[in-house]
Parts: sequence; C-alpha cells; structure tokens
Amino acid sequence: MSTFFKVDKLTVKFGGLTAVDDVSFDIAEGEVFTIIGPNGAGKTTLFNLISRLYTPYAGHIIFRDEDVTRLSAQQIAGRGIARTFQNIELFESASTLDNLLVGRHRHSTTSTWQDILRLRKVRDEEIAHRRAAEEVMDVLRLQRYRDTPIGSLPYGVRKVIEVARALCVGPKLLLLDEPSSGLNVEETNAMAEWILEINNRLGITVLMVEHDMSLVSRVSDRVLALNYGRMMALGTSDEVQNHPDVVAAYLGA
Ligand SMILES: Nc1ncnc2c1ncn2[C@@H]1O[C@H](COP(=O)(O)OP(=O)(O)OP(=O)(O)O)[C@@H](O)[C@H]1O
Repeated sequence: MSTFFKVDKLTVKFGGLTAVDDVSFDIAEGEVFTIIGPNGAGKTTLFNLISRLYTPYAGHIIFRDEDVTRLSAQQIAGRGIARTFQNIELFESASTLDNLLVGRHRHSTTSTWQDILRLRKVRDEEIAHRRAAEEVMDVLRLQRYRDTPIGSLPYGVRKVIEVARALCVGPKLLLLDEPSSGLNVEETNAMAEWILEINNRLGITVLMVEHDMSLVSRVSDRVLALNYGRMMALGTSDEVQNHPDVVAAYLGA
C-alpha cells in the first residue's frame, strides 16, 4: 500500500528538553489534518521538522513513499510540500502579484547565468509562473488586490495572500501554521471557507496547526492533540476535544 504522508517516531531535543517526543501519525491524500495543543506543546517544532527547518534527533518522515527525513528544506519544497508561517512574511511594499511571483520563484529550475542571458527557458518559466499566480488569485478571489502594495491591505486579506503564495508552488501537501492567528471572527470564517475550497476544489491535502477550535471543527477530518511534545489523542475533532486528557490539559490540570 502506498503512503501519502507519514511521520514515524519523530523526536527532537533542544538541550535537555524533548520538544517532540516519539510522535507518529499518517495523513491520507485529500485529508485536512490538524494538530492542536496548549502553548509550548511542540506544534510549531513539529512543523519545522516536517519542512526541514529543524533536523530530527530520531524518527522518519515519509512523503509519497519516499523517505524525506534527510532532505534539505529546498528539496522538501521541490517535492511538493509548501508552508505558511504563523506571522505573515510578505514584502510589504510589493504588490500582491509580485509577492506571488516570489513564491513561485523557488520552483525555478534555471540557473543564474541562464537568468542573465534570458534564454527561452527562463521566459517560458516566467510565463508559467505568471499563469500560476493569476490562477491562484482567481481561485482565492484576490484579483482586485493584484497591483495593491501588501502594506496597505487589511490583515485578513494578507493572511489569504500568504496562503496564495504557498499555493503558487503547486504543492501536494500544504502546511498552514495557525491560519486564524490575528484574525477576527468574520475573517476566521472566511479562512475556513478558503481552506475547504483549497482542499475540495484544488484537491490539496492540508496539515494545519490551529488554536481556534471552531475553525478546527469545521475543516478537519482528523485531529492530533499534543502535550509536552507527546501524542495525547488522535481522532475526529469531537473525539479529541472530548478526550479527558485533552480537557485536563486545556484546563491546566
Ligand atoms: N529552537 C529552539 N531551541 C530551544 N527550544 C525550543 C526551540 N524551538 C522550540 N523550543 C521549545 O520547544 C517547546 C515546544 O515549542 P513549540 O513552539 O513547538 O510549541 P507550540 O506548541 O508551537 O506552542 P505555541 O502554541 O505557543 O506556538 C517549547 O518549550 C519551546 O520553548
């Protein structure tokens, strides 16, 4: 049987602290899988391990039947795993389109000397990049902000643009780090719709870290709760939210 995505006994230590401790789960293609847990539970660290910003101490990460544990962050992106960050990392003075083209750039296969000579391949890639950016702006209804500098847009729109930028690389697995952080209720509802749209319409598998339980319940097929780096519960959103250990951890018991 083929594996879409799997984390097997993943562990990372910072000095004496085991921030992610023997974590295992798998995600089927097409799922929305969410990681929850109290502050400091290891959620962002797990994301950083998967996108290879951190190197695991032990364990394996499998993506589409390939062991990607030792690949570089760039190679991971090239395999089709894209991510957003908790805090928006866009170029404020550049337009929406330009920010999306920067996202696309990581996909470029041409080298610098080719860039300079402007060979046909570069031109073809540029056209493909622009087309991908236009398509993503169509799907996420961002065309009206196409030429507007990011800095002058509301925070909720910027968060959607950050997701759009990750989509421009054509990922098979999209990692969203707290998509609702900084958003009001209305913007969070809109974000839930976008996540469902990306999942249903574009067929992209989503792995997300999220605090807002209304968003989690609305979009997640399955939920993993972490605490002190360890797995506490895994199941549907309802099962996990009602798990006694999860209830106790959130009450600080
Ligand atoms: N680079 C690092 N060096 C040392 N300790 C780290 C590092 N990154 C994370 N930690 C520690 O690992 C633990 C898990 O942190 P992490 O940021 O993954 O938690 P989290 O679940 O994402 O929390 P939050 O919800 O607050 O974002 C924390 O105790 C944190 O201090």
